Amino acid sequence: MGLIESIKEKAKLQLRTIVLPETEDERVLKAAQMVLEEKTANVVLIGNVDTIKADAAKYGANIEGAAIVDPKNFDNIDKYIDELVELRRSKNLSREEATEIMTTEPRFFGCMMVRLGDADGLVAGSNSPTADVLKAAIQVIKTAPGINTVSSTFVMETKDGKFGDNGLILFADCAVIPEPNAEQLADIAAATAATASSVVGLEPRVAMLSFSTKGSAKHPLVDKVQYACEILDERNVDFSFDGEMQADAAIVEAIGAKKAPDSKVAGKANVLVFPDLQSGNIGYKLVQRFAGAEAHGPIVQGLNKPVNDLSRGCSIEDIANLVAITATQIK
Ligand SMILES: CC(C)(COP(=O)(O)OP(=O)(O)OC[C@H]1O[C@@H](n2cnc3c(N)ncnc32)[C@H](O)[C@@H]1OP(=O)(O)O)[C@@H](O)C(=O)NCCC(=O)NCCS
Ligand SMILES: CC(=O)OP(=O)(O)O
Repeated sequence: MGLIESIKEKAKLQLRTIVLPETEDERVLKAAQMVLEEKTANVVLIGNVDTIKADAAKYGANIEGAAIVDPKNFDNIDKYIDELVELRRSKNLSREEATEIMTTEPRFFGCMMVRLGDADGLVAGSNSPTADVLKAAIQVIKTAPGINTVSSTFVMETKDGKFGDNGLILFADCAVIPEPNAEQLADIAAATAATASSVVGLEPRVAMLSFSTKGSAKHPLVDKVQYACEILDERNVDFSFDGEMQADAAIVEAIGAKKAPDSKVAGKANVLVFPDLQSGNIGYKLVQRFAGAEAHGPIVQGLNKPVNDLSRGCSIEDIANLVAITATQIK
């Protein structure tokens, strides 16, 4: 059974409730139909009931069985507004501003449903930039206890099975932190190792990527990755990691053996931590497009409850897959 099939089997058993706020997007309504047919989750669609039903009919999407919640006609809206005012008290958010956000910004409303337990998770981003989804998630859901850093990972499913574990390899961070410092890089490594194990079922071997392998180049950017490795060492983490290393040393056995002969990770990494968002985001898109790899995600890590983002270039299937992944992240 492939990765997504096994995640869907798990999701079916749990039957969680997932919010899809971007109902103006044809792909979202068609993905809702797919999720309902596959029975991987209950679906909540946010927006005006008549508009959603008319759009679904226009696009030929059967959304029977989905709950539709209209923030402009919602019994508990005062509770949601009060909660947002409280959450943003330090930013002096007024009740009027909170009302405007809750009734006009479905991603914020959907995150509040998740925060207050009216739904289990949320998937958005097919029709909005990642930053808009993340801001709603970070402001409303917040980080999990003891976690400082929200980050993300893509599970890359490459075609020929040569890299990672039978072709499965996680890339991080490709969506959240533009210029992570060394502490944040260490946090990204730890969060992605946890995702590799809990969502994908891999025993993580984490490579901290750079343009240098074990001191082959000298530069402050290399120092940062080395420092991140020292932090992981100090934290005494319970997963294998090594760095700094170049991408070829991380994933090609012969090159890993040549450039980092004593490494337990070089040549067989199944988690790649990129040094910044430029390299991470560009890297995953190149592998996706040049190598025809499936890119599942970005799976957001570090939030108190699961909210996952999509690339705006996503397919209907990508949305349905991420709904299943989100459902299985719920504790
Ligand atoms: C993630 C992102 C939206 C956060 O931006 P921001 O302006 O800091 O967001 P907010 O002001 O809403 O942040 C709310 C709070 O969360 C904190 N925060 C921001 N990013 C965080 C992170 N990664 N982890 C934990 N907390 C974070 C902020 O410091 C802020 O704290 P405060 O309320 O105590 O001041 C921003 O870093 C971003 O745009 N990232 C790139 C997204 C992107 O374009 N990706 C490329 C395509 S996938
Ligand atoms: C993750 C990502 O790159 O998202 P988008 O393509 O929507 O910017």
